[in-house]
Amino acid sequence: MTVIEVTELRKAYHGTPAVDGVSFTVEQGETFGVVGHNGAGKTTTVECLIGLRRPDSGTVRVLGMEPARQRRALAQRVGAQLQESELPARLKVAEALRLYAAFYREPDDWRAVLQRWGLGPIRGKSFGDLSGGQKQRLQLALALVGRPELVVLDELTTGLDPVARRETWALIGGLKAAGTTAVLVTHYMEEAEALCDRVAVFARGRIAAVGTPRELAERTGTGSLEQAYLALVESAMREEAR
Ligand SMILES: Nc1ncnc2c1ncn2[C@@H]1O[C@H](COP(=O)(O)OP(=O)(O)OP(=O)(O)O)[C@@H](O)[C@H]1O
Repeated sequence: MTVIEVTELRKAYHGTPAVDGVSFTVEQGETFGVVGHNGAGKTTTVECLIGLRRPDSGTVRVLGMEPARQRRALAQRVGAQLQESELPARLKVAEALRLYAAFYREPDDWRAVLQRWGLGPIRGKSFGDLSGGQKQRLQLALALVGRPELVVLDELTTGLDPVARRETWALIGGLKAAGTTAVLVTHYMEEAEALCDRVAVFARGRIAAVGTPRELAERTGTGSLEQAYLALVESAMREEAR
């Protein structure tokens, strides 16, 4: 089953294209990576997937719905962790999880989520007093407490220490084993290689290439996703300079 279908998506800010004709599909159970240089259009694209932004043109279908029109219905089935999302400073970790769980029709047991994500020891801490990594971890737990069919994770492990990053990878691996579809925006090629079935390389508002990490390495005649990424982005930049 196709969970995400994006066709010729375009979105401009004040007349400048941020996403300029992007098409891709994501199948159920896939972990789909979105990588690309700063300003390549990744966040704008994922914001269109969850209905936070309305496309200028093109179509976006997520779980058979049109996100810009059916944002509320979609929110019951999609969990999202976005860059720099904030919570009220005084809200405590356990309260946040309980509150989010109440929003969903069939949530996970929020106490179990608290333990699974290693938040037990800081359950009584206020959001405003958490470290960057702790905030990140809480945001992830909040994205998952509704037992979503699809999770959209923008810069999942940015700011996490190496141990926390590996732990997060293991938890994402667990999601995959449970059949949850995931879209993962990341700047870490090692992370995309470890977690993603397929990766889309964004450059200048378009997709320069999409495929498994191995396919991308083969297609570019390089030995790794990181080298493939550099080759693809450099070539897109060279075209722009022409
Ligand atoms: N709200 C906005 N208003 C105006 N321009 C915006 C807005 N949001 C994004 N842009 C511009 O659109 C382009 C794409 O931004 P976007 O955030 O989608 O890129 P990104 O690939 O997620 O980048 P990064 O890796 O830096 O997070 C950039 O040039 C950015 O400056």
